[in-house]
Amino acid sequence: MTTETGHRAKLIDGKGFAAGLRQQVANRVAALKASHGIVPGLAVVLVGDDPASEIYVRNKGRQTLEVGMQSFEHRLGAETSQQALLDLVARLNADPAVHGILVQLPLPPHIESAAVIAAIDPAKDVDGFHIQNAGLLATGGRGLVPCTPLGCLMLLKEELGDLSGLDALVLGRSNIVGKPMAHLLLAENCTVTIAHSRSRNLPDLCRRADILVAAVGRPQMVKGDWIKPGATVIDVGINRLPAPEKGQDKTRLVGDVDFEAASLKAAAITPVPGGVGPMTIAVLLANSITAAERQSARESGE
Ligand SMILES: Nc1nc2c(c(=O)[nH]1)N[C@@H](CN(C=O)c1ccc(C(=O)N[C@@H](CCC(=O)O)C(=O)O)cc1)CN2
Repeated sequence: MTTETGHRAKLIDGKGFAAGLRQQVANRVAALKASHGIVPGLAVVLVGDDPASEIYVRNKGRQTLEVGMQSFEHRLGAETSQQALLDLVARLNADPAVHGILVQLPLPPHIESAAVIAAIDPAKDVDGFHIQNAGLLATGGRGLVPCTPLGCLMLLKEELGDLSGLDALVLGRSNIVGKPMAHLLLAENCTVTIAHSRSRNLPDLCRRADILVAAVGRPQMVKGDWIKPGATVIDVGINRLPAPEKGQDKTRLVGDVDFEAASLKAAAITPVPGGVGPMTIAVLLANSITAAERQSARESGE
């Protein structure tokens, strides 16, 4: 489908960009081994049997090994107590072979995610969710930055170059994506608005945005006529919808943006799948080598 003028947005290739980023990580891993004899290690903890989390954790383990790092996978039953999980985090904090720790979310409902995140050594918090890292991001310090928003920023800078002065709308206010995304865009001198499901005049807010980052978790909520002509659209949503046309019980992935309609207005847009998703794991690997480099520099007094 095209408009009368035949305009269609450029596709932002997150999958391709992520492959390039993983190659850069592999080079940094090799350099750290050569210079300090250190093999960076990433520990990933999965509690329970959520099928999507299972796939993400498996992919994290595989890609960790592919870039030359050590992978430590910890799979715990859904009935694991919060204390048992905190004990494991304490052991990983103390383990010198582990430079990065990630606890896969969501956790089962009886475990308080905030307590678990707070227990992770901020220097090993490669998810960037610890309050110390969140505070550093908010105040312009040098911490570890949440993977998905950092991946979105990388794609935006690759696409647009300097972001100074652009109007950015972040749709969604989660601690994992919306809030850190807003801080990253602010640090790039954008004029940032954070909107959410209770915001009034959402379509009008979106129509003002040169950059629209959609992270609300509602399938195809952002309509085509909400997009400013020529905008850059970053779709963080990963929603699975039934797809009976593909067969019984089959599903398809859609984002938070009506991709077809938005493509007729935007200058550039991330697809789902193949846009932001692959960046999340590539940035996790980048954060892990960054954490290992900083820990090794601190230990050797560099
Ligand atoms: N501790 C964390 N938990 C979760 C995070 C996180 O960053 N840290 N993010 C998400 C899940 N996630 C990684 O953990 C993740 C999501 C999506 C993808 C991805 O590659 N998506 C593909 C489609 C995959 C599919 O077919 O389902 C894409 O969009 O192309 C990677 C990682 C929640 N939990």
